[in-house]
Amino acid sequence: MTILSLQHIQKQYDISQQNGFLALRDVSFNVDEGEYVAIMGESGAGKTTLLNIIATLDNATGGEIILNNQNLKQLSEKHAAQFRREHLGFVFQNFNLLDTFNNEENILLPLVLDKKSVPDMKMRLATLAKQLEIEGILKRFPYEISGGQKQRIAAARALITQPDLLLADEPTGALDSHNTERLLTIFESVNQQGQTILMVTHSAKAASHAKRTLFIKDGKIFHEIYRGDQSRTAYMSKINASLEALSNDDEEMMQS
Ligand SMILES: Nc1ncnc2c1ncn2[C@@H]1O[C@H](COP(=O)(O)OP(=O)(O)OP(=O)(O)O)[C@@H](O)[C@H]1O
Repeated sequence: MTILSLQHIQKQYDISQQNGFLALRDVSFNVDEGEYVAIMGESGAGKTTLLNIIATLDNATGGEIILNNQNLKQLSEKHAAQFRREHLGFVFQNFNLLDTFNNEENILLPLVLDKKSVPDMKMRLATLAKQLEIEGILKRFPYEISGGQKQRIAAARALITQPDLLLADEPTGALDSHNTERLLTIFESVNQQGQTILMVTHSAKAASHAKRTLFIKDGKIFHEIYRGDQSRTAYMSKINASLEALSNDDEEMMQS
């Protein structure tokens, strides 16, 4: 079943000005329930713009986007906030944890906002804390833990609402290689349990954990590849070859 559908999405910044900038020209793709999709492209290609539009944090200036049967254009600002809380989870490069709350409170915050029952919250937290190996740091504050631990707390916060779609923007960008591998393993296992994931990344290693990679260039989808039953190493080589072709404008290679 399709969970996210983008049809001819366009984003023009500074639309009222003569020198308005077209960050997204014509982006169309679907994401099915249970998929794990990576989005790659050079700096300035439009990846974050695209993610912000899917996240209902920004509006497209053209095209249609349907998430979980909801046309995002028809959401008022107030309903967009509720829709985000109910349907989306976010993981960012810089964690975005609140230093005034301890780690457990950071994770539970979305459930508190949704007025969920305390036993329900504790049960979900216990399961996630075990899976993400954060049980020992729940009572500490974000400023008392490492970057890798912060990102696992942020992942728990994103997953605790059981979102229809997990959106991640460069989630491994601030992590060392050990913690990158740990987070990617967590993403892969929650995906195997059914979590749909859309992740923007510059890292071929991170993308090689996903099942499909979309390459964006000049505000358009240029190419896409599927992992299929390839090994991660073989798939990563394909991703790197695609990135090289992308930067060399090699359309022939892209079609092969
Ligand atoms: N608020 C804005 N106003 C005007 N132009 C913007 C705005 N935000 C982004 N842009 C431009 O839109 C284009 C796409 O930006 P975006 O941040 O989506 O790229 P990106 O692919 O995520 O880049 P990076 O990998 O460096 O994060 C860039 O040329 C950028 O300068």
